Amino acid sequence: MSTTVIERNNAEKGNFSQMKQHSGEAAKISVTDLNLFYGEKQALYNVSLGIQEKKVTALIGPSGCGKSTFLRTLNRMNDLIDGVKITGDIVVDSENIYQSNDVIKLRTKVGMVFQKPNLFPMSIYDNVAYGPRMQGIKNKKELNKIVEESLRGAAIWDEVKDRLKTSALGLSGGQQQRVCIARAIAMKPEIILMDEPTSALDPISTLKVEELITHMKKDYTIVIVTHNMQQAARVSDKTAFFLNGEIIEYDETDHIFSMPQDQRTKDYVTGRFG
Ligand SMILES: Nc1ncnc2c1ncn2[C@@H]1O[C@H](COP(=O)(O)OP(=O)(O)OP(=O)(O)O)[C@@H](O)[C@H]1O
Repeated sequence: MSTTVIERNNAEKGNFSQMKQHSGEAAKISVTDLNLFYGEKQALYNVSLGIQEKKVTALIGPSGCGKSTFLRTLNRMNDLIDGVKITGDIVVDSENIYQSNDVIKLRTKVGMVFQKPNLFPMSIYDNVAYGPRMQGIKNKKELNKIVEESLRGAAIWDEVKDRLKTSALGLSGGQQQRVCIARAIAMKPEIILMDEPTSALDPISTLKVEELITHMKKDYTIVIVTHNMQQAARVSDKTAFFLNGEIIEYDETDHIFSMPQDQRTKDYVTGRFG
């Protein structure tokens, strides 16, 4: 298995940092020289990394460093914001996503779970069936199967199977977040983006969602933004450390936490700033 080491000259800060990419393993998503501007303001600088299939990749870094912005580039959610300009390439399974016009297809393949549960004011069943129905699936049996499989996949079936027709908004925050994950799964995505999915949850619900993420990686490629270092260490295989819109270091999670190569990574993961 070959390992490519990309060295980047960080001229602005007058230093040199190394970013490892394990190119021998399958990259589901390849990002090359990605820059993103909100109007005049640049939020991402020459971001390059390969995200591996059926692994969990954590994005960490202090507030405002560009983690969510980067995450949203992976399913073109930033397209919805006025004045955004993006340069560089993002290739998902050999397709350059910014050269394709089929954003709906992309968002079916690359699902998303947000910071706060954002269920619709409708029943649990209808929330999960919403996407498949929009895709044209009308057959009741088929929908029942998708709803059950998705709720099982999100480890919430047993808790809701007797109340599928009741309002999803009557569930606890932690249950709602798992129904959001079920709603994402119902679209049969290959990649799931999670933007601080447990930040609004209590410790027990957080643990459940973390267990779920660990379980889900056998079927999905997961990219998660988190402010919680323990969470990144617990759930992820690879970790990218962002600072001021750049990737400072990207490596196996164990390495990032136990032997970071860059002093700034070390300072961040040991809690010296952030
Ligand atoms: N819609 C927007 N318009 C203009 N600037 C934005 C917009 N969204 C984010 N930014 C700016 O881009 C930079 C990166 O923001 P982003 O939300 O990606 O950071 P983050 O690392 O996810 O932060 P946090 O951890 O606080 O969520 C920040 O300076 C932010 O103010």
